[in-house]
Amino acid sequence: MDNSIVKVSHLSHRYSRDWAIRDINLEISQLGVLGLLGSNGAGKSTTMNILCGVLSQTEGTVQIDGIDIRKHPEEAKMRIGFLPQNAPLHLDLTVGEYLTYCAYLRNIDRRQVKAAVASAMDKCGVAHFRTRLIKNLSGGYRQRVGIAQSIIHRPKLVVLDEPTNGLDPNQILEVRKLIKEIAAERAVIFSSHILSEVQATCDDVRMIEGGRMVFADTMKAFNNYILPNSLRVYMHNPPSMERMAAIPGITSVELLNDGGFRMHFDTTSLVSSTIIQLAVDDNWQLTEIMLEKSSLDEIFAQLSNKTS
Ligand SMILES: Nc1ncnc2c1ncn2[C@@H]1O[C@H](COP(=O)(O)OP(=O)(O)OP(=O)(O)O)[C@@H](O)[C@H]1O
Repeated sequence: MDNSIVKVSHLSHRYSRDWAIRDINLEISQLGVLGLLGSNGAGKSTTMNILCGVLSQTEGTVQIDGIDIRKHPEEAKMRIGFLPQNAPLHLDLTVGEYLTYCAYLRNIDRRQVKAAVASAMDKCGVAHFRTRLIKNLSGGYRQRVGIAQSIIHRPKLVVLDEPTNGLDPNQILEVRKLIKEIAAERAVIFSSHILSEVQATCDDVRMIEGGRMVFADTMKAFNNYILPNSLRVYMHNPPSMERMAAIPGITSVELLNDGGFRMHFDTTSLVSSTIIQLAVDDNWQLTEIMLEKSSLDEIFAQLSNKTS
């Protein structure tokens, strides 16, 4: 039996002539946080809007808990909570009033509204602000209220669009913690264009670039994939480029504008200790050696090339 919480198959969408997303496949059948990573314009919002039933796809299918969102939108949407990038808050309502309003919008039985509001407020740590106007809350607490509205109807899937954007470092840590707590009971999809945000929060990662899925695996596999594979090396008495290129594990060497060298290595070898040892033995007068981290743009480029 298919027990997927979300199943997206061959999803493609075009707004006009060009495809915004093409052949996106995604399946979630367990709790936890899945990160949707991609640069601006990659296709994250298009994918999430289709997933939440806000946009109707050109091709492909989306099933939420086995229900086709196009054929049975109301039933499918009952199982989804959504926090868009700009949280749909009513600033002149109190936290309690706003969440009560959301509970009614979500068609929660009148007799259960009070309990549903209390439970969402407790879960998101905003119960003590029940009577405070939303406009008088800090950014972090507003975001908590936004998350509370997304879980008020106890959905199986929660979709959060860049939920930590614009928060200060402490608020980011608190919201990340809350997201992980929420994900203990339901599947969460979390989109971001910030790699470290996804690394800190997600169990699995899907990367979209140019409308195509370029990576789909666990966060651990992703972190292994993006291990550095180049070193920057500075020496007062460098050997020839040929000598450097002949170091076991080094695949190529470039001369940098600042007089240093970039040495590419195959990721399996422990080449830095070899370089240090050779520098001592042959008096290269090593002054600096550092691993270069790939930027997100470079990772996107690497992954895109790999899949094209
Ligand atoms: N309403 C629209 N009409 C036409 N083109 C659109 C529309 N919305 C998005 N696009 C295009 O579709 C592509 C994917 O955009 P989308 O908003 O899904 O990307 P994104 O990854 O969410 O980016 P961002 O982080 O900037 O929101 C882009 O080329 C964008 O210009």
